[in-house]
Amino acid sequence: MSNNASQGKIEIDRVHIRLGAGKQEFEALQDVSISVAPGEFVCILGPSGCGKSTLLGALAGHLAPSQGSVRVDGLPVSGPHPDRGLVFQHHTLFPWKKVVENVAFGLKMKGIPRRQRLQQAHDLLKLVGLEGFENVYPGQLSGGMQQRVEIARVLINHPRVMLMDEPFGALDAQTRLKMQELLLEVWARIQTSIVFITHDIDEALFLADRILVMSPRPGRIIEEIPLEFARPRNAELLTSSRFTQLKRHCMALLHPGAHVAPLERLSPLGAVPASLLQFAI
Ligand SMILES: Nc1ncnc2c1ncn2[C@@H]1O[C@H](COP(=O)(O)OP(=O)(O)OP(=O)(O)O)[C@@H](O)[C@H]1O
Repeated sequence: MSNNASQGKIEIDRVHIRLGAGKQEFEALQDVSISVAPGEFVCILGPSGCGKSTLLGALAGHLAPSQGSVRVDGLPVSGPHPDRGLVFQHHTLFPWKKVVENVAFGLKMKGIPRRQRLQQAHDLLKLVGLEGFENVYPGQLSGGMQQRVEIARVLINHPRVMLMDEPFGALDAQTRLKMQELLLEVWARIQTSIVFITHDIDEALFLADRILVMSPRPGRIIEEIPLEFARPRNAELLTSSRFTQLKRHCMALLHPGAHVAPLERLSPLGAVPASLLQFAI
C-alpha cells in the first residue's frame, strides 16, 4: 500500500482560535503558522492545556479558526473528511463488530463491495501486525492491539494526512515504544504526512522529522527543531548523546525560566540539570 507522495501538504496560516463564550471566551491559539510537506512526520510538543488538541481540531475540520486559514493540498479545510484520518488516545472502534469489519467500515461507507473491502482490511491488519485477529471483537484485544486496529481503520481510507492526538498516551512504556516503532514502519510504507500531538519529549524526538514546540496558553509555536536522526530508527536512539542533548533542550523550552542554550552550543551536560529529566511535563 502506498500513498501519492505529492499529497498531504498542510498549510496553517496565521491561525487564531477563540474558545468559550461571553466572559469565559479566551484565545486558545495565537497566530499559529505551520507548513507540513507531503510525507513529513511532524510532532507538536507542548504543555498540558496549551492548545495542541485545538490545533488538531482545526486540521480535522472540527473547529473553525477565528482568523487565518487551514489548507490541505491547497484546499481549505471546511469540515471533517476521511482524507484526514484521526487517531485518538481513546478508542473509537465499534465493540459489536469484529476487528476486520471495524477496519473495513470506511470502505462500506463508500459502497465498496464486501469481498473487496474485507480483503483490504485483511491486508491492513497484516501491515499492523494483527494477522490472525481478524475475527475477534475489540474487547478481546489489549490496548496496544486496539490502537493498531485504529490505525488500520484510518489507513483504509488512504488518507492524505494522519492526525494523531496522543494515540499512545494510555499505553504502558514498553507497549508504547513498540507502537512507536510500528507506526514508523507503517509510515515508511505509506508515506502519508503525519501530525502527531504529544507532551512526551522522548516520543516526539523518536518519531518526528521535525518538532514544533508550543508555548503555554495561548498556544503559539515557539521553536522548530529539525531532527537529523537517521531512519529506520530503533530504541538505541533513545540513549544516544544527541538525543539526550535535544531532550534537555526541549525540557528547558517547556519549563519557562530555565535557561535554553542554543542547540549547537549544548555541551554533553546540557543547559538543564540532569535531575530535571526525570520529571514528566
Ligand atoms: N470547548 C472548549 N471550551 C472552552 N475551553 C476549552 C474547550 N476546549 C478546550 N478548552 C481549553 O482550551 C485550552 C486548550 O485545550 P487543548 O485541549 O487544546 O489543550 P492540549 O494542549 O491539547 O491539552 P492536553 O495536553 O492536556 O490534552 C485548555 O485550557 C482547555 O481547558
